[in-house]
Amino acid sequence: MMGSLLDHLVEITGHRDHDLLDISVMTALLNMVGVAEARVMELFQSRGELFVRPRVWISGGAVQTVDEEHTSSEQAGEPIVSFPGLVACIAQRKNRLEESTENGRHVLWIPIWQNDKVSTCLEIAHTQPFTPQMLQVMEGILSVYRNYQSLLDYSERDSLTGLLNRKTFDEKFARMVNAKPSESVARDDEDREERRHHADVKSQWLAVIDIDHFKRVNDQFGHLYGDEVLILVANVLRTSFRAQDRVFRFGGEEFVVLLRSATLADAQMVFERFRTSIEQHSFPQIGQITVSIGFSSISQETPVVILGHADQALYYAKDHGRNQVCYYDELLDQGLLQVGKKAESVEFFFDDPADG
Ligand SMILES: Nc1nc2c(ncn2[C@@H]2O[C@H](COP(=O)(O)OP(=O)(O)OP(=O)(O)O)[C@@H](O)[C@H]2O)c(=O)[nH]1
Repeated sequence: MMGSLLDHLVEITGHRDHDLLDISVMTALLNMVGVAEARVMELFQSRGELFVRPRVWISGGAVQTVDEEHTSSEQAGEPIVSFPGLVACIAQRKNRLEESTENGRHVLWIPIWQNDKVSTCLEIAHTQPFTPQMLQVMEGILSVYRNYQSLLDYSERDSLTGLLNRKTFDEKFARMVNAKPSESVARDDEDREERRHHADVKSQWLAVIDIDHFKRVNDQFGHLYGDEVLILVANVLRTSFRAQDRVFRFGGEEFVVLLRSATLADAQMVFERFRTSIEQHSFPQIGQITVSIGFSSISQETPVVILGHADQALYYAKDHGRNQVCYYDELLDQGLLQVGKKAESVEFFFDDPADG
């Protein structure tokens, strides 16, 4: 028992990735406590409402994990109100709450508190009431999990806005681009031509968002106000996109959004909606600010090329009046941009094969 516990602890603490950490915790619960069903759930806000979605779960004696590229609508999230036990547990600021369901199952809700916030919780179900010994072993496993969770969050997020940081973007984006091509992604230029004529084809999009004349905010009001604007813009970003999308602070006053599974029209609509939300937001003391957005489709090109496309579109938007959304392919079609002209302002941290 002790040897096995230590093996699991070594396994849990060996990971630098949320998914792998979740998987090893689920495996430890399965093997050490013998729970039949358990899920690691993520809490997130989307368009002002709180949702819950499973990240990793035990089913049929095996650990399963969500396939981010092919998320079903159920995996994409359910409103938190569908889980009254969890809502009660969080409202009462408890570390765990046990409820028995109508069909005789016993469900344990375990929010992972970080300071006074919860972004992850566990749902553990059993056919019998949980014994004190089970609870004790689970508590041991979960203390290690809690500590590692906060260490990981610290390394993945930007400390000012709480958004995912540049390092996390580089990792996630490279993984997304290198993933097996899904049917919605064009495979070569011919497909790409084809896709342009099918406006309803779902694809992935990358947008680079930059606050206009941000230097003036700092110069006129000071850095503290500048920081406040960054935090407020990050909050608007958080509530403007869907659960399966990802928002990053890229550095300075630049943000990046990965939009999953959307048609070109959807992508245009959501980026435009975000631009308008910022334009209409009243920033304390400062008043109005605007953002420029450049976006491109996530094709089979390398990450550095895709990012370069979005960046070229962003700089086109900046050069042509700011406060607007520009789409790389459209600028290309209209002859307003040329292929291969690299935007000079972006630093690439990826390996560019073209550079040898
Ligand atoms: N307050 C604050 N300012 C930052 C931070 N990071 C970068 N900046 C500032 O952001 C400003 C960026 O300015 P520029 O890149 O010249 O661009 P801009 O003034 O936004 O103008 P355009 O992008 O051309 O519309 C600089 O003044 C930086 O000092 C930060 O974390 N906090």
